[in-house]
Order: sequence, then C-alpha cells, then structure tokens
Amino acid sequence: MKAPGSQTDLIRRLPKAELHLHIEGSFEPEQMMALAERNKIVLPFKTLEDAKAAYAFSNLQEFLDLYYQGMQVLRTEEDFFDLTWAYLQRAKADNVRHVEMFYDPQAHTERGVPFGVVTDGILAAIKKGEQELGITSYLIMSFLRHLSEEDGFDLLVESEPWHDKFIGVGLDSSEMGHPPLKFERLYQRCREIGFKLSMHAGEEGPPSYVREALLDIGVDRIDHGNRCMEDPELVSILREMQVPLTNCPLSNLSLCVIDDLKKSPVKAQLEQGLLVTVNSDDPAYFGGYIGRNYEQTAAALDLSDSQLIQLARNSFTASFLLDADKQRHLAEVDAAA
Ligand code: HPA
Ligand SMILES: [Zn+2]
Repeated sequence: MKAPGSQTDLIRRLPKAELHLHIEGSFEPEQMMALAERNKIVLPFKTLEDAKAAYAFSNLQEFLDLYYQGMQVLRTEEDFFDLTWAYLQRAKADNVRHVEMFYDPQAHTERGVPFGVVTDGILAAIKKGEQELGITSYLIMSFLRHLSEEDGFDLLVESEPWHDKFIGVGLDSSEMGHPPLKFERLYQRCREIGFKLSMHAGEEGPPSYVREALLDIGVDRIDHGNRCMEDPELVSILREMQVPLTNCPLSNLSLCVIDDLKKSPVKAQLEQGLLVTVNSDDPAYFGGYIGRNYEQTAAALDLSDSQLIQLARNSFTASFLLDADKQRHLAEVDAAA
C-alpha cells in the first residue's frame, strides 16, 4: 500500500481532460458569500464554517436541495463568468487541458434568470480560458430529469440561437423514478440536431437505467454508471461498445453511493477493460477537484502508475474532441508519463 501523496508528481504532470463537471457545483462557499453580498442576497448560513457544515449528505437528493439553493445567488452574466473563470483557474492548477462542462439552464430560467445571461456568462469565461490558460472547454446543456420531457423540449426551443455553442446534452438531477426512457423523444430530437448524447445513469438508479441509456437511447457516454457492475452481461456490452463511463469517486463517497473509497469501481472497471474516467462532478461540495480525485482514488485502490496513465489517456479517448485533437493530447500524456 502506497502512502497518500506518493504519486502526486505523476498525477500533477499528466495532462487530463475533465468530462463530468457541473459548473454550478464548483461554486465554493467563499465565492457564494461574496456574490450574495454583491447581489444583496441573504444566505441561510452566516459563516463559512456554517456553510461547510451543511455539506454532509446521505444521498443525492440531500445534495441537490443544497445545490439548487446555493445557485440562487447567481443572477448576472458577471456572476456566471466569475463562477466559470474560478473553476478554470483551479483546473489549470491540476493540469487539465480540456473540459466538457455541464450546466443546468432550467435551474436558472425557472427562477427568472434569462437563458442568455447564464449561457453568455459561461461562454465568455470559456473563451478567456482558451486564450489565457490554454484550456479548451465544450459546453453540455443538461436537462433536469425531475421535470417533464415537455419542459425539456421547451428548453431545446429556447436555446436554439445557441445550439452551435453546445457539443451535446446531458440529463441530471434526481435519478430514481426518472428513467432514461422518460426522455426518449427528446433525446431522439437531440440526436437529429447533431448533439452528442450523455446521461447520468446508475449513480443511484438500477442497472436497468444504464441499459436503457445505452441500448434504448443510444447515448455516447454514461455519467457515473456505477451500478452497471451488478449486471455482468451489461459489463460485457460496455466493454464491447467502449462507451465511456465518467466516474466521480469523491462524489460517490459524499453521496453514499459507496461507503468507502476502497469500494470505488474504478479499478475493477479498468481491469475489465471498460473505458472509465475519473472526474470531480461537483468539486466545491464533494471535497476536491480532479487532482484530488485521482490522488485519493489511487491511494484507496492502490492504483499503479500505469493505471493512472491509463486514466489520463481514457479521459481524452472518452472526450468529444475530434480525432486529431485526441491524438495530440494522447501524445502529450505519453510524453509526460
Ligand atoms: O451527481 C449528480 N447527479 C445528478 N444530478 C446532479 N447534478 C449535479 N450533480 C449531480
Ligand atoms: Zn454529475
């Protein structure tokens, strides 16, 4: 067993892509308090310690309640810019070269913040990140699965002027009771538009949700996917198809998807030839950005250096980058290894 931190240099050195990151989940309590003051909003917690003390969850819904509450502070284009810029600077420190970030427009439009305010603020920070940090970012518009498919179609229409700014769509929020097939027609339409398709499945939901996402909807990538491990035939299909899984170890631990990081499926998935990646999900809420996710997972699972290199390679292979860009990044991973 290696001591935590003994692979820090390698992890830091490896170029990485982050493929599962909700930008609103990078809202650090310090920044939340500063923006609350700027926007004259009263938060339910008075001190940083109170805020952090509230970040103890026993399931996905408990987290989501706090996540939606926290983002109410975000009102102006400048707020969304500042949020995204802060994340990109942290990503730079972890040697992230490419990000595919989710955002939840419905969580903002339903409280009166216009779609364009949210989206343009994020896009402006993405542009600055490319110019000043050398990080490329793709934006993934996520539908909230606790809302109806009709609401999803409304978002698709409202977002039309920005469609060329999105690489794809996602599906997040409360998983249980909201299976992938609830959104079959919406995803069919998104496929016709030309979006890449991703979906959260098998975080809390059963393996059948992963099957639906993969085989009925035909997604290009599965977010989380943990519970596929309960269905050996599904594991074989995933290995055969090489449809990526975006695992988020510290998120899994925080939301009690696993009760110990040693039970993270990442190592077993690597050993079974699945295209698994390591990501941070909602780093401000779950105790760490991508570097810490790699570090803690490596320590808990006793990952070898070559498994860490494989994870960095997988992050680019599983991305929605063009093939030529993937090859360039993969060569950089090999050079750093
Ligand atoms: O991990 C998650 N699962 C579902 N919805 C989410 N929205 C933000 N993070 C998550
Ligand atoms: Zn997520």
